[in-house]
Amino acid sequence: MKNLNKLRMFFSLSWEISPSYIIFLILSTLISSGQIFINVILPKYLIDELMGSKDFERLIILGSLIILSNLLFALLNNTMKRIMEVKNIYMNEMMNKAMADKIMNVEFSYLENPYYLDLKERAAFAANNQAAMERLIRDVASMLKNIVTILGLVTIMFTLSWILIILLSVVIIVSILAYRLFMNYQMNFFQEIIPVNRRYGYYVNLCYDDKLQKDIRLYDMSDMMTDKVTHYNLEINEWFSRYYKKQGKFLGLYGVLNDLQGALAYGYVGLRVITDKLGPRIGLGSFTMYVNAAINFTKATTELGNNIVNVIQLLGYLDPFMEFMSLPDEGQIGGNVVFDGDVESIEFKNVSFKYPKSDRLVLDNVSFKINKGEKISIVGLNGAGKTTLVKLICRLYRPTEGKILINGRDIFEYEHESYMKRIAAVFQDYKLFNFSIEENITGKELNEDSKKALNLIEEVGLKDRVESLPDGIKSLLGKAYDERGVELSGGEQQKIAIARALYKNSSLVILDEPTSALDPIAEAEIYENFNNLVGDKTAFYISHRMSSSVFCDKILVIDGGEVKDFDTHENLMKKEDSLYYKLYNAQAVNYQYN
Ligand SMILES: Nc1ncnc2c1ncn2[C@@H]1O[C@H](COP(=O)(O)OP(=O)(O)OP(=O)(O)O)[C@@H](O)[C@H]1O
Repeated sequence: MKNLNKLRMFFSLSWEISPSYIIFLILSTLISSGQIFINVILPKYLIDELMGSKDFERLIILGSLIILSNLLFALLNNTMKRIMEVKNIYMNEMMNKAMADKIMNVEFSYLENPYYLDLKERAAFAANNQAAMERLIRDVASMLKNIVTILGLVTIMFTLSWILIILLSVVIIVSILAYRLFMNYQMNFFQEIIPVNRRYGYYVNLCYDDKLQKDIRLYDMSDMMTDKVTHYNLEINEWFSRYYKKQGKFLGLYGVLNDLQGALAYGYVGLRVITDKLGPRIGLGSFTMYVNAAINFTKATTELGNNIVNVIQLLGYLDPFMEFMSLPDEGQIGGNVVFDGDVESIEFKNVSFKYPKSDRLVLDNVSFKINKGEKISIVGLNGAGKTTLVKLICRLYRPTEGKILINGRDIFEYEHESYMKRIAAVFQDYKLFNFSIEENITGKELNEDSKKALNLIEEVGLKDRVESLPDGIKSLLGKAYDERGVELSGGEQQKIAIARALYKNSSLVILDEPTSALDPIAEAEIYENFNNLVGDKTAFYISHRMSSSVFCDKILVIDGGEVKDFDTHENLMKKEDSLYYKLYNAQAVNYQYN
């Protein structure tokens, strides 16, 4: 039942993606069964006619019927095969797209949880490396075809005797059991080899990655890399050599059992032609029909058994995929309250937080409140919990305890899309894409507001640089897929990331180390301009450059996950034993001449 449920879920996903695919699948199944029947039944009449009255006209009609029906079925089968080949590729791509959509929409916390990260890897592995989806669909189609074929052939064979059906069934069952044993071995093999493959893939990708080549050269790591690749390559080869030995033995046994089925069919039906000891004697026409029926029955039954084993095995492969696809989307979490208007206030009420699968409190009973338009600097030592705090505001995680209120309401009561529209953030590990500068800033291919993007480019101090590019704001970032793409410096990229955050029509801006790559002049300009840039938006600003705090209304000092202070720069500088005072002076001292 569990497998049936999985199968149902898989096919409803397939139906959602392409109903015509399922319809064509059933049609192609019926057509290939049809051809088998024609070739089992019609030759009997032709041979009976040849052995009996030899009526020329009837012989011509029967012969033509066999040829024409085969031509027609061959045409239909080939057409269907071509259609299904194209559709299979489409389905595979769409399943991959479904997975990509899921990754982009799933509740974010899953993507930093080791269990779900592994699940994602296994799901992608099953989908891509084993072609499991395509094989599952093909096997289910083949299952349908074989069921229809077997039902028809059993009806024909029953008119001769049930003994042959029993004899064949016994050998078939042995074949299926052997097949199942081998498939189990194969499934375990491919599961066990995943970690080895993953490590091998990791090192191969390191060798390919152009971004790592500087470090590899500078630290003379190429020998170590190739040694690792060779090591895992040899390990994989050993695994596969064991696998192919087992496969050879299995294929040998399988071949013998297949021949035995043929021998039984010819032997039993042949005996019925030459003797009446097992039942009434039959003619040559019937001999052809029954042998054909028995051989096709054997083929269809063995195939059906194999299909069932394959489907069960493939459902096992696809388990991670199904599990991943059924995780809740971000859009599904949160309430229905549409976030209208601006952020008027943000309040942390006794918020504590542990990362998934961790027992350590990263934030401990954090409480503070800020109002609309305030610029807040968050400072603290490495690992204090600053980024975690702003991730919670972005709803990337739920607090373990306590609540975050915006405009007096728990942030999880807001409907997801309208909430996310109100927030813009530049994280330390922000990413730009190989799109145009404009697309990176606006996040859209069409209907972007170019004027606004250009204004922001000017405000973050990138106007001259962008104007000097051959395609201006339309220039592609990076050369990944276009030679005309431009490579920007780290600081220039950071400015684009800031422009992207400011382009968004949000009323809360979060900047986590946004100036770490900027030169001192650019940094000073951003600070001076900061209030201009951010305007009347509420802003959180995380930086280890203490001078940035001076421009903020208040400073939130975090130490070991706790709020140590929450006050203005002036007031905090009066507390000489405070962490803030120490941090500020530790840096200020380096800027004093003599
Ligand atoms: N995804 C995660 N899973 C588990 N622990 C995490 C995760 N992200 C961060 N941590 C841990 O939480 C703690 C706080 O990290 P956080 O990034 O919030 O610190 P931070 O104050 O921003 O540090 P920094 O100044 O170095 O950027 C750290 O000890 C870190 O190891």
